[in-house]
Amino acid sequence: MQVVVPFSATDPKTRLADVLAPDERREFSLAMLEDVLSAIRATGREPRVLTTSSIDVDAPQTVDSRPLTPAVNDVLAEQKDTAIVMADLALATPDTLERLFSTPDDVVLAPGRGGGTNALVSRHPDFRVDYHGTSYLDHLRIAGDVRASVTEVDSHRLATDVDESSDLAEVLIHSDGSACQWLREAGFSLSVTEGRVEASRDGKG
Ligand SMILES: Nc1nc2c(ncn2[C@@H]2O[C@H](COP(=O)(O)OP(=O)(O)OP(=O)(O)O)[C@@H](O)[C@H]2O)c(=O)[nH]1
Ligand SMILES: C[C@H](OP(=O)(O)O)C(=O)O
Repeated sequence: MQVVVPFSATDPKTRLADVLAPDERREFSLAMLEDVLSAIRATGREPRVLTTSSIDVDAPQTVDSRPLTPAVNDVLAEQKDTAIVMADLALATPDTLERLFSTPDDVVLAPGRGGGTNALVSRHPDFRVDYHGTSYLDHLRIAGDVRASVTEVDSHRLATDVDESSDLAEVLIHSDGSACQWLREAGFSLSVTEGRVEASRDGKG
């Protein structure tokens, strides 16, 4: 099975712009990518990064500047036994990824909170992706259209993609990898405001 990690290199994580400057978003995205690549490697597989432009990373990379969906669909068309794991899964562990990779079905989906598809395995030659919006529901429909059998992997860690500032607390709580270290060095820590846990910067709630 090939394992491919899509990565947006140019202006990543725009939904974190309220708390991170453009350079910081790039650095933090690369730290999350490192965590995801390490977790995949620890399952015994060698990941390949599918990036919008060339990046400094210790892994094979393919540059494809097209939007996510056509870039991933070309990968699926090349080889039917493929896993796609998003680069913003800072909580991913080897165990959770192994559960995804070793679930035997034509299509295995790890949904994200909010309806996205954070990771998937396709072993069906005709399955294709349609990312953004409620892509999880779209992927169930597409699998049905090509008569592929589907299993969902129910995992808090794989469901937690880091998109918005409220997701940063999850990284500080559940990870000790590069992304967590990057946040701590940038001055983020956990705080509790009116009973709600948040990641706040330099002690500012
Ligand atoms: N190769 C490739 N990867 C992408 C592209 N857009 C997003 N990604 C990656 O796909 C995953 C999910 O990305 P999103 O959270 O939807 O988008 P994002 O650009 O990281 O963040 P936002 O700007 O906040 O939407 C992450 O691993 C991104 O790095 C793209 O156009 N091409
Ligand atoms: C790629 C996209 O990610 P989201 O925009 O949901 O974070 C999706 O999962 O369809």
